[in-house]
Amino acid sequence: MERWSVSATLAPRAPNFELVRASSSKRSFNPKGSRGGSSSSVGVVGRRNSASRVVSSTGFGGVRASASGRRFGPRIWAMGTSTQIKDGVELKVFESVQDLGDDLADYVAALSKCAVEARAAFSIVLSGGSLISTMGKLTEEPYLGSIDWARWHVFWADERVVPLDHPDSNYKLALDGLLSKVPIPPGNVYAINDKLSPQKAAEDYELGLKQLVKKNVLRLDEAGEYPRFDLILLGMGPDGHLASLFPHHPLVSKTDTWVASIEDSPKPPPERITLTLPAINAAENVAFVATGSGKADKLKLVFGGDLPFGEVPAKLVSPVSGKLVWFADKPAVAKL
Ligand SMILES: O=C1O[C@H](COP(=O)(O)O)[C@@H](O)[C@H](O)[C@H]1O
Repeated sequence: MERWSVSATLAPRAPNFELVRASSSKRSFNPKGSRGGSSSSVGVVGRRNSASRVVSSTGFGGVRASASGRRFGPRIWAMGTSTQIKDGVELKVFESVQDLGDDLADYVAALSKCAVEARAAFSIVLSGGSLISTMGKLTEEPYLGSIDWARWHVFWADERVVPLDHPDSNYKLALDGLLSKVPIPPGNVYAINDKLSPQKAAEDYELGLKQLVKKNVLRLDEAGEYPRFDLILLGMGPDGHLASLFPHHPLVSKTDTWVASIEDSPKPPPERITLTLPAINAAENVAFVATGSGKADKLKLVFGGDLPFGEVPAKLVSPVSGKLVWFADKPAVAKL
C-alpha cells in the first residue's frame, strides 16, 4: 500500500549590501532554477506605483537618501519598482498584500514551469498561517489554466498534529484556500498521518519523503543528506519563528533528521511536526511571505546584525545552494 494513503483520500547577513541593478519591470525576478542563474536582489514592487523611483541604498543598516539626496534614516528598501542585488537574499516589498499576491503567483508559476521542464515534477512545500491567503491568485486565470498542476507534489514545512479536518490543521487551511480549487492529483498531496503521535508522525513523514526520493519524485541535495525541494514557502511568526522552529527551542539546532516533532510549541497547538533547518536550507528556492506590522520588529532583526543563535529562527534560513526571497508588504518592513 502506498505510504501516502491519507492524501490519496484527499482527503545575512547584513553588511555590504550593494545596489547592482535597478529595473522597472516586476518580471525582473530570477528564481534559482530558471535560465539566467541565481542573482539576488532587494527591491520594492508596487504595481500601482510604477512611476515610483528607485532610492539609493547603502546597505543593511545603511542610509537611505531621497531623490534630492536628503538623508532620512536607515533603509534597505525603497518605495517604487527596483531591483537591488544582495548576495543570496532578495527582499521584495509591495504596496499592498494584493500586489504581493500577484507577484507571488508569478514567482510560483515561474518556478513550477522551470521544474516541470527540467524534471517533469514540481515539489512545493507549504506552511500554514497567513501564507495561504496570499496564494489565492494561483486559483485564478491565467494561473489556473496554465500551470501544470498534475506535476505538482505538495508537502508541508510544518503541521499541527490534529485531525486533518481540524480548524488548526495546516493541511485543512491549504485545502480550503488553495488545493481544493486547483487540479492537483489527490495522490500528490502529502498530508501527515493524523492518527500518529507527534514523534511517529514526524518519522512517518520523513520515511514518506525518502520513498519519494527513491521514486525520483524528490531529489537529494549535493551531499545526499537532505531533500532538495524545488520551493519551500514559509511564513514568519511575530516572534521570528518559521515552520515550527521557535526562538531558543532545541529543535532549531536539530540536524540529524529531515523532520522533527515538537510537543511544547509555545504557539498552540503544542504538538506539531516540522522540517528541520538543514532540510529547509537544502531547498533550491525558499521564499518567506511576511505581511503586517506584527512582523516589523523581527524583520528588522532578520536583516540586521548578528544575534545569539536561535533568537530569531527566521534569520537562520539561508539556502546552502539555493535562493532566498522575502515577499513583504510595507507595514512589515516599516522598521528596516
Ligand atoms: O504556527 C504557524 O505559524 C507560522 C507563521 O504564521 P503567520 O500566520 O504569522 O504567518 C506558519 O508559517 C506556520 O506554518 C504555522 O504552523
